[in-house]
Amino acid sequence: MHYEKLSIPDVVLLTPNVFGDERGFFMETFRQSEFENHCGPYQFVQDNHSKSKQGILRGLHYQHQHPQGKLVRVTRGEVFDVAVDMRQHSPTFKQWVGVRLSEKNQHMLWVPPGFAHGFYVTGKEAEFQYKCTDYYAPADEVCLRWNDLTIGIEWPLKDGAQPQVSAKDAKGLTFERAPTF
Ligand SMILES: Cc1cn([C@H]2C[C@H](O)[C@@H](COP(=O)(O)OP(=O)(O)O[C@H]3O[C@H](C)C(=O)[C@H](O)[C@H]3O)O2)c(=O)[nH]c1=O
Repeated sequence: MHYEKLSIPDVVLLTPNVFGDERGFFMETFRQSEFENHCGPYQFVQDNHSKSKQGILRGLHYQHQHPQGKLVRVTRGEVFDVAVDMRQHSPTFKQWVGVRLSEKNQHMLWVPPGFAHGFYVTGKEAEFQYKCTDYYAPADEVCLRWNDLTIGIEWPLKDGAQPQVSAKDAKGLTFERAPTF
């Protein structure tokens, strides 16, 4: 597995070693010891799996009192995945980083606790699977507006069209109103 710190150094891109043969492929997708060395002493307690159609945008979400670290990957299709630093004492506070995760590149992204997270489906569809360092706490969830002007995420929207978001995400908070860490 290759680990690469991105422009927000606590956000790490993981690239697994893929072993292909005439049957298909094999890859290790997680090793606790390696992960701790490169990303920190985190343990995962919940796995999630969602499927989304092209043009869907999920997020930006985070839990405030029970923040979740997320190790995310795409097992079918492609997404543009974004993490926003919501930690007010961080040198990269308010900054965002985005990467394309796909079935093809097999990339994974470590999004630490303290970040808002979301993704936009750039392929025909996307199956999104991820590990979380804390349990789902719906009452604790915060939704940051995907197109907040302060953060200014440059989503690769298809033909500049508006993404399809849930009713909840359409009512996301502006950055000024969103709680920070
Ligand atoms: C997140 C979650 C949801 N649910 C239930 C609640 C709803 O009945 C249904 C859909 O939930 P929601 O619309 O919040 O799902 P997403 O929009 O994919 O939310 C996720 O999207 C962004 C990208 C994230 O980073 C978070 O992991 C998460 O907030 O699943 C659960 O039962 N457990 C869970 O952990």
